[in-house]
This record gives sequence, structure tokens and C-alpha cells, in this order.
Amino acid sequence: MPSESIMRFVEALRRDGDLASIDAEVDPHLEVAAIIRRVYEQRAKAPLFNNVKGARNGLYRILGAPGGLSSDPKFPYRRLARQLALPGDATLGDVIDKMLSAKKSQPLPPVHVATGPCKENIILGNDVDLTKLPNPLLNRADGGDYIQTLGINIVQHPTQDWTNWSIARAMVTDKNKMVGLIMKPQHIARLFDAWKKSGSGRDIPYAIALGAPPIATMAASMPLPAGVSEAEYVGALCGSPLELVKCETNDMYVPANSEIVLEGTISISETAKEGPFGEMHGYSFLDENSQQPIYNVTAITHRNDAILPVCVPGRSSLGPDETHTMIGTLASAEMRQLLQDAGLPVTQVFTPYETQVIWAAVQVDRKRLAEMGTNAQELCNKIGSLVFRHKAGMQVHRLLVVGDDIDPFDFNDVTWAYATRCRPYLDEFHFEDVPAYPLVPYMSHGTGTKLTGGKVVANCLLPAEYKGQQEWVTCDFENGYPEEIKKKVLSRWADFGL
Ligand SMILES: CC1=C(C(=O)O)[C@@H]2CC(C)(C)c3c(C)c(C)cc4c3N2[C@@]12C(=O)NC(=O)N=C2N4C[C@H](O)[C@H](O)[C@H](O)COP(=O)(O)O
Ligand SMILES: [K+]
Ligand SMILES: [Mn+2]
Repeated sequence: MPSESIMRFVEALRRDGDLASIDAEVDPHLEVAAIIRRVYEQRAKAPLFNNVKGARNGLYRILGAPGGLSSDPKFPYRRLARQLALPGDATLGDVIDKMLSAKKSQPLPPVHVATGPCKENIILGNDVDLTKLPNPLLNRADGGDYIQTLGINIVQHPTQDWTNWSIARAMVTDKNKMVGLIMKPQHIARLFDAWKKSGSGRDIPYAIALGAPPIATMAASMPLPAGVSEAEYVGALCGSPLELVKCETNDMYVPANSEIVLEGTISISETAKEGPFGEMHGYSFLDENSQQPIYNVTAITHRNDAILPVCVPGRSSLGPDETHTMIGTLASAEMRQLLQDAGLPVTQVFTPYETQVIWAAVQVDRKRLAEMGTNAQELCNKIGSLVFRHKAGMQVHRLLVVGDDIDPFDFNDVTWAYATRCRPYLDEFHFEDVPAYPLVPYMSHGTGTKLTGGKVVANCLLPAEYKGQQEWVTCDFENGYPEEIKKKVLSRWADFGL
């Protein structure tokens, strides 16, 4: 069973020797975030802060970098593996396969239970005071304290049977108010619009489940198709229904063993200034001043000694954080599914963390490619059109089409193919009429349009490969020498004192 709770996940990290349990007092005003940011960059152990300055009555401890790379270089993706109950030596390919494994299964709806750990403490109405919590300031440029970076935003469609789970950031603005990014074409924005159009005039009931079961948080970070209730997909993934409990002040249901639950309504009319925020591409733009919807908070429920998981987004080449290891990897899963469902000979898709998951390598099987009797122009336009016109591809601006001699998870391989086989101009197929990802710096703060275009497919296959031929020998130790030579070299390597 995947870690069905944060507590089980923390125990797994402790058993792996990948947890630093810190009892010394730390300051949530920047100090905690600076430690977490350095943890990503140093591949250090996941920090569990048991003594956060200002915490009281069990609100709250902080767990940093739950989806960062593990501190054991032999098992870099072990934290993600533990969230999905995969073996510690799981690869990113295994994570992608696992998250796609329920695509053909029947959805398995959650079950409703009477109570659970998240109901151990209930704070209602006037007793709700978010400003009394040790909310973390994550970056010196941030416009507020972001309590919501790894919780699940739970919102229902006003009329259809669709409850969406996603992750969307939110910062505290008042004792019972937050403001949070609700950005098209995300499903939370789609549901927000559906509520406004429904004409009911009612504000939108929501819940944010902080410290929910890790596999649920993974599904919340995955661009599953519109209309799919993530909770039912998680049930199918686990082979057993999730247990949910009803909120105190609205009809939303949350995972019973969530650490902390915020309940209330999202205003369909009131907004406030949201941000700046250090975002997934490693920038916090100082002129960020978008108006975003207000989240009213009418109840807080939580476990005794509750743990708030926190993500501090930043530069991924120094050390990927959850906005790369979860957003990128899970969008890669949906892009692979999309291309394979279209019958293309695609074997893997992956967004290299070194590119802030703005690029995605699309690996094709060259034998099957040859049978298609196609060419770069046709293939790249087909792939670009599918991916760039689909929500799963919204965050990707450059696709690199590579052969099966290239490992999409190995950036050395990907850049070697891109640098040597993609001729600038002739091998690049541009898309200016597709939706852009507005958070990408050259879109939000560049010279061109902000909401459309700026996307390209780079063909990294030589013409001969379209005929299934590899007319070269790759010059590296692995490929440049016969097996017996390689064996001889390896057997004498130590004797030579190399
Ligand atoms: C883009 C986002 C963030 C940012 O970069 O600031 C911000 C940072 C945090 C909170 C850390 C963060 C983490 C840690 C993770 C893992 C994912 C996100 C975010 N935040 C943002 C956000 O504030 N707004 C947003 O629209 N999508 C975000 N996603 C990505 C979505 O969750 C993802 O695209 C899902 O697929 C959406 O679900 P569906 O709509 O498909 O159901
Ligand atoms: K989702
Ligand atoms: Mn969704």
C-alpha cells in the first residue's frame, strides 16, 4: 500500500536514513525556507522541524522537501518511490509507469468514514486565526506567507459529478482569509468559471487538505483529464478506495488522515493582490501584482502535532524540488499517454529537471518510426500539435524528438542529440498559435505575446534514422569498443591504478 499518510511516509524516510528530525527552534520567517532550499541543492536529508517558532497547540511542525532527491546518490528518486510504495531503487520511468497504471482501470470512488486523525482538533468560526500560525515566508521577495504549497485544493463542479484535486498556491492575508493563484487552463480555474456561470451567485465551497496521503498529493499534481475526479483515480491506483471525511462547514470531503484541513469558500467576486512568489522556474518577479480570488477560511481541523509539508520552489539545476519532480514527471506521464493513444511510436517522455521542466524529450522507437515512412516535418508537426494543444503540455515550451539510443532521463544524452542532430532553423518546427505557459519568464517578461506561442519542436533525429538506419558508431566507451575489449579494460582498470 502506498504511504497512506504523511506519518507513514516520515517513518519510511526515517528508516531510509533520509530524515533529519530537528528539535532546535527554527524561525518560519525565512530561516525554515532557506534550510529547505539548501536541502534541495545539497541533496541533504528531508528536514522535519519539530519546533517551529510560534507553533502552538499542535499547529504545526514542518516537513521540507518531501519530493526532493534523496540524500543517497545511489537511490536519487527514493522519496518519490516511498510516496508510491515502489522499491527504493525505482527509476523515474517506474514512477511514470506507476502513475499511468490505472489508466485502463475503472475509477474506484472513495468511501466516506465518520471521522479520522484530521478531526482530532476542530477550530471553528471566530476561533479561526491564521495569523496565529507559524506560516513560512519562503523567499525574501515573496508577497506573503505561503501556508499552501503542498496541500490539495478540493473543489467540486457546480452541477457535474466531478470533484477536482489539484495543487494551487495560497498565502495568508488575514485571520480568516487567504489569496491564491487560480490560473487558466487549470481545472480549478475551469471550475471557478463554471461556478460563476452557474448564476447561483454563491461563493465556492472548497477544502485544502495539507499533509494528505502522498499518493493523493501526487494525483493532485498530475494533469489527469478534465472530468476525472482525482480521488477515484487514486482509488484505482491503490486498488482500494480512499477514506474521506466530511468537512465541518461545507459538503466537501477530505482524506481522513490529512494532517491539517482548511475549509471555507472561494469568493467569486472578491480578489486581492497575490504574490510575488518564488515560482517553479526559479524567479520571483518583483512586479508580480496579479489580483487573485480570496479564500475565506471558516474552519481549521488537524491532527495532534500536525505536520505541514512545505515546498520552496527554485532553480532545479541546483536541486529539483516538487515543482519539477512532481509537476514535470507527472505531466510527462500524461504527455506520453497522449502520444501513445494517438498511435505514435513514442516510448517515453520526460521533462529534464535541468530545464526547469520547460523542455520535454520525446523518445521514439526508430524501427517503428521507419515503418511509418514519415519525415521530420510531418512527425514534429504531429507531435507538436498534439502536445501543445493539450493541457498536459501547457507547461512545456520545447519538445526534443530523440531516438531510442538516447535516454530521456539522462540530460547528457538529450543535449548530445540536440547539439549534434538538430540543425537550427531546418530542424525546428515553431508553434505561435498555441496556448503558452504564462509563468515562463520569456513569456511573462519577454518581448512577444504573453498568452500564446513561443513553442517549438526540435527534431533531433538525422534523416537516415527516419529510415531506421544508424549510420554511425557512437564514440563513447559503451558503444565504441567490442565487448571483450571492454571486459579486458575493466578487469585491468584497478591494476593500472587509474
Ligand atoms: C504553477 C504553480 C506554482 C508556481 O510555480 O508558483 C505553485 C507552486 C507550488 C504550490 C509549490 C506547486 C507545487 C508544489 C506543485 C506540485 C504543483 C503546482 C504548484 N503551484 C502551482 C500554482 O500555484 N498554480 C497552478 O496552477 N499550478 C501549480 N502547480 C501545478 C498543478 O498542481 C498541476 O499542473 C496540476 O496538474 C493541476 O491539476 P489539474 O488542474 O490538472 O487538476
Ligand atoms: K490534478
Ligand atoms: Mn484535474
